[in-house]
Amino acid sequence: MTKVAFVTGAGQGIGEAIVKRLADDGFKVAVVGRTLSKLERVIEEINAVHPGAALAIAADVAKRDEVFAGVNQTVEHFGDLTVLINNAGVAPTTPIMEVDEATIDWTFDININGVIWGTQAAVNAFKQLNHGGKIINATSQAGVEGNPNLTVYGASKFAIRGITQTTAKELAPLGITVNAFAPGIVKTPMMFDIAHEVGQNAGESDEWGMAQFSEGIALGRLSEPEEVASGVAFLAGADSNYMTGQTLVTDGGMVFH
Ligand SMILES: NC(=O)C1=CN([C@@H]2O[C@H](COP(=O)(O)OP(=O)(O)OC[C@H]3O[C@@H](n4cnc5c(N)ncnc54)[C@H](O)[C@@H]3O)[C@@H](O)[C@H]2O)C=CC1
Ligand SMILES: CC(=O)C(C)=O
Repeated sequence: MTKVAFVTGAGQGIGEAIVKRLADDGFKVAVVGRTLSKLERVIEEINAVHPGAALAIAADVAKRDEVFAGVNQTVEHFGDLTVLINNAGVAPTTPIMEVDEATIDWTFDININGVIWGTQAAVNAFKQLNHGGKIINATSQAGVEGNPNLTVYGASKFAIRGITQTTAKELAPLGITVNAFAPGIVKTPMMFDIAHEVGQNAGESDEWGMAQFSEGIALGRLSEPEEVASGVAFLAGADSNYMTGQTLVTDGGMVFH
């Protein structure tokens, strides 16, 4: 069977590291995001090493039709789909008294609805292709333990663990596994933006902002995107075939349960 993965939010950060790692592992990869120019840079870099392995697909995960169209395009292009990774997300900083409806709607549309549309599109494709598959969702350490000032984001990431558990049980009879990955603090544009905002709000520097998030990491350093991609590669590969409904926490020891 050809290994084909559809990865959202793959134009930078963790998604970019995931598609590069999966291409190295022999996958064909649909590199999905909203901004075609960012996706094209990533696919050029992958195709230079693995000719024809990467395809750029512009889609907004908050829009169900665009996600379904992207998955259909992937199957038409590569002839299969075996793994769908709901990685795209946004992370507003929201002290509780500043939470408003627009921020909740925007965040939930992408972080929660986007995962549901991705899940539906994957199930639809797996059924048409007459085989099971793997669905992998991005949660966060902030979806395992509450983080101050991340009420909206944290709520969306706790929801992802719930969706992962419910869909794992619902989809198991179809031969589909559903798991999640929960990174800690990863050096990506998302985290640099959050650190900047936290620093500004406190009248401090970006470095100070990042240090607030770095505290309490047992391994004493931030995560590289490639370290998250290693965990995702395990979830996408055959070694995790007897695993479903689980969250793989790659947070350097921030959270112990
Ligand atoms: N960076 C970190 O420390 C952590 C990140 N995560 C999660 O990992 C995932 C990836 O995060 P990063 O790579 O750090 O973020 P990032 O912001 O660097 O990259 C995310 C990508 O998703 C894209 N995206 C956002 N909304 C989209 C939409 N509606 N449709 C399609 N694409 C969209 C963005 O344009 C961007 O290219 C997210 O779900 C995030 O919540 C979880 C824990 C920690
Ligand atoms: C962005 C994120 O997931 C954090 C701070 O845990």
